[in-house]
Amino acid sequence: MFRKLPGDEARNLVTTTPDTAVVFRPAVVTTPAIITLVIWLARLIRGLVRFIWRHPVVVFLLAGSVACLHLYGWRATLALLGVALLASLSWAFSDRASFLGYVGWPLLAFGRWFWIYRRTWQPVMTISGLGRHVRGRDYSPRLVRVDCDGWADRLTVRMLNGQSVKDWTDRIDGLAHGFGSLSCRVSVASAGHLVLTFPRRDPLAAPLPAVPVPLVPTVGPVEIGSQEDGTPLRLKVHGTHLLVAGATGAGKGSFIWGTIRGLLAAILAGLVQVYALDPKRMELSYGREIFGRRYAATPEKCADLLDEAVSLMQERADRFAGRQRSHTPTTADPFVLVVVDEVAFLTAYQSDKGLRHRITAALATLTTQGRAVGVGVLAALQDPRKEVMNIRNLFPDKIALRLDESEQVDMVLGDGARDRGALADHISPIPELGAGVGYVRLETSPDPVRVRAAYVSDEDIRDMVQIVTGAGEAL
Ligand SMILES: Nc1ncnc2c1ncn2[C@@H]1O[C@H](COP(=O)(O)OP(=O)(O)OP(=O)(O)O)[C@@H](O)[C@H]1O
Repeated sequence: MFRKLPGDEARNLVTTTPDTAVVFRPAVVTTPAIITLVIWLARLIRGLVRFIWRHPVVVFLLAGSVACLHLYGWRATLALLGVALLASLSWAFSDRASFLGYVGWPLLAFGRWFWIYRRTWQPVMTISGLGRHVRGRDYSPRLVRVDCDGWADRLTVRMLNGQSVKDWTDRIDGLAHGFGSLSCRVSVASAGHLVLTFPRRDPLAAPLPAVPVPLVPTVGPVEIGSQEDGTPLRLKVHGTHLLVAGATGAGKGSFIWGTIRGLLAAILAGLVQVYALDPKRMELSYGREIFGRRYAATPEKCADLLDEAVSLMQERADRFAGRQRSHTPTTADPFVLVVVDEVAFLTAYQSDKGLRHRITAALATLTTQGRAVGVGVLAALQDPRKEVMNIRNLFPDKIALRLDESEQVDMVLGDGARDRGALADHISPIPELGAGVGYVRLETSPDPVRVRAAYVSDEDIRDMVQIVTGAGEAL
């Protein structure tokens, strides 16, 4: 035993049991039973109120059935439940959306909370390392609520004090598999609260047919496909620049042609002009009649066309200076969309140094100064490395289609995008399953959204050419 008395010199003392831990007897303050009972009661009431607030449909059904059983007996209760079931069925058939919103999804959310999340919450938190064991006590993040819709479960979670979003984004794989889902997205709901999204099915698993050509000219967000939650994918092109990156066969063409298709009525109305740069001569050449003289394939012609767009942009900027700060498309000043298929052919892979510098400078000028005066760039790219595309950060909105390596995801969408669930490197290389599927990260939102562009087939492009040439002849 190691004992040191006041005044003793520690170095002259000898201990025979040096490993003995010093154990203190904790001070025990006896709490009166009434206080313990009051605390328990308060917790019980708080839990009940919370349960009623979160699961009103279930509480209503249970309380109603119990009351009916007590007042009128089991026969009347069964009859009432039968009537309620019939009424629900007729509601579901006559107005499916409101039935699902008020009854269907809340019931499903209760079922999934009860059977899956409530039961597996603690083990998943502990094993994934999100729970903590401090001084003999277990601390676990709190599952605040579960919401369901047609394709996913959304869990609102209260993080432990001191946890960061990164603690969660680093564990999305464990969370997804722990709760029986294929993927998990993490987004911030408020200070200390996160929303975890677990898809139950994939609404983007099958190819989508091309969106019909709009009848009304529109330069606003153009519908080109579908988002993961089933809502239309509307891409903003006017007032931004877009970079679409994806490996070969990822479906970049669908995004390019889908956008042109969505703008076709505006092109015919003279509100939009498309400058098409097609150095691969494979993609845009198929519908080159749509672009008229604003089509270029050789690097020299591409550079000339880009310089033309830059001159137009600068002329507009001079005219707008001091008069207007944003652009409204008119026939006199249409929105100019510069579409570049495989931009690396014109920048990184261009052997003529002078031409390469000229093209890169023109693209940088357009992407830095174009959006306020109605000039936008939509560029497609296979390899997103900085050496290949050193101006990729000048594009405010980015789309990552199927990529070969996980590191490329953040190169395209920005830091932390893959951690937040943009698994572009997991998209299937089988065209039916994965072509046109990608993650969109907009300037306005850090959360990547999974989308699929509708497939614009060669026949659809031929139809578009016919519409344009037919309109030209009719004039
Ligand atoms: N949205 C889509 N839905 C379903 N299938 C698609 C879609 N887009 C493309 N595909 C299929 O994938 C194939 C490759 O598409 P696409 O040529 O657009 O890819 P890409 O990314 O432009 O490739 P590359 O860089 O080699 O030109 C198409 O021939 C088509 O069969």
